[in-house]
Amino acid sequence: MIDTAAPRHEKNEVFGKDMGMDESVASDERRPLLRIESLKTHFFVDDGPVRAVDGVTLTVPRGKTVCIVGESGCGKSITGRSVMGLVEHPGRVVDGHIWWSPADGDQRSSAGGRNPLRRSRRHAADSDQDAVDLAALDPRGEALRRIRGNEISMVFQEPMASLSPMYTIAEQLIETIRLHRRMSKRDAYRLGVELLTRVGIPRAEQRMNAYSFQLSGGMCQRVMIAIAIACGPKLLIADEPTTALDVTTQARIIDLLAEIQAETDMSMMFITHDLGVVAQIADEVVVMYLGTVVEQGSVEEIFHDPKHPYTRALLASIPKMGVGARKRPETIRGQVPHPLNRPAGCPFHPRCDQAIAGVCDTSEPPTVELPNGRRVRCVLYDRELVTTAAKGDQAVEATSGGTDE
Ligand SMILES: Nc1ncnc2c1ncn2[C@@H]1O[C@H](COP(=O)(O)OP(=O)(O)OP(=O)(O)O)[C@@H](O)[C@H]1O
Repeated sequence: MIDTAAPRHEKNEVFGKDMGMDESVASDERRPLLRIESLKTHFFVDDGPVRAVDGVTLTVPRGKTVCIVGESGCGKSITGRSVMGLVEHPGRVVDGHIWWSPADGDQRSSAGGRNPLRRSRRHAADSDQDAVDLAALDPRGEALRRIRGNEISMVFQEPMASLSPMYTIAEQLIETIRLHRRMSKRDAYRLGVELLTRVGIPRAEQRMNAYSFQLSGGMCQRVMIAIAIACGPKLLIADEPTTALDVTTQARIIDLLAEIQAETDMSMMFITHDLGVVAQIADEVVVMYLGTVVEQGSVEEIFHDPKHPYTRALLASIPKMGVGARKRPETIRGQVPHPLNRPAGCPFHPRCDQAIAGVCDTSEPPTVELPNGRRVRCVLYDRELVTTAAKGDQAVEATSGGTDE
């Protein structure tokens, strides 16, 4: 349960500039580590293309944790997998860009890696020249393979399934370390023990000889985290990393990830259903609905001044502490439609209490940039469209009034 009873900021009518989905995001003083722009990842099944990710634009700043939230089937995992080049057949990235800008003054080669347990130095200004569009790379090619595991790692939901039962933890750790770093087996073993100790595994040397089935789910996830941070990635994508674990273990793993994040300055893209976890670890929050981003803002903004009706509905659906705690949480009416049955206009309009007939059910919503670089994909924040819709309503009222008389 999380405390969402804190007073919301006075809601002011902030209308901003329509950025459009194809325009680049707000220019940051420091270029973001990752900038996903109008990304589309579709699955080509017999019934037609499943538009799992359908124009996602989001940014992950350096050294920050960005949580991606949304109901099941909104495209969170496929967004993460697209970044890693791990979308399975029959899916593929069909459009958009995934700009990866690792250079930040702490220049290092993809092959070399850095000490994963040491804080990175971040001084020099970024240069645009070395941004790589991951979406343009062959998912099975050498270039993306080098970046994957070396600069970007991913931790998945099922730690048991991610580890091989055929090899010891040592073998799997050493293999990963040596795949990306030039190191003797002995040194890789030492680093492996160091990493297991770092992720809180007691008697690490002994555990090196264990097989995954001899460890608990929580221990396996710690091992997966050790493997993921082995090469000192700049970005860790964690896809529901605690869902399969009991509550106490969940909390420990979340604490561990937050600690590592703070220590090493890596960025984290954290995919979760759990808004309690979001409140705990997020710097920024990306809210996804049916393959699109409906809102991105700082964690404070999203929790205390949510703009999009879907974000508000998600927040209203979590149990509250303090004032209002006795009120039952509201459920969001209806369900997320399957991407094959995507509604026309705004995908959320059939479930939205503020939908404007003739607007939200017919045209794609604009992405509007609000002050502080906040982005919301909703017609309610587009002054021109709302005014036009209101005039249309008056015209309809006037016409129907005349007919009645
Ligand atoms: N292999 C596949 N073939 C066809 N459709 C797929 C495939 N994998 C995912 N999808 C579809 O893509 C959409 C987005 O899936 P995704 O797993 O990204 O959702 P999610 O938001 O991560 O949900 P959850 O929280 O349940 O993991 C879903 O409608 C899903 O059915």
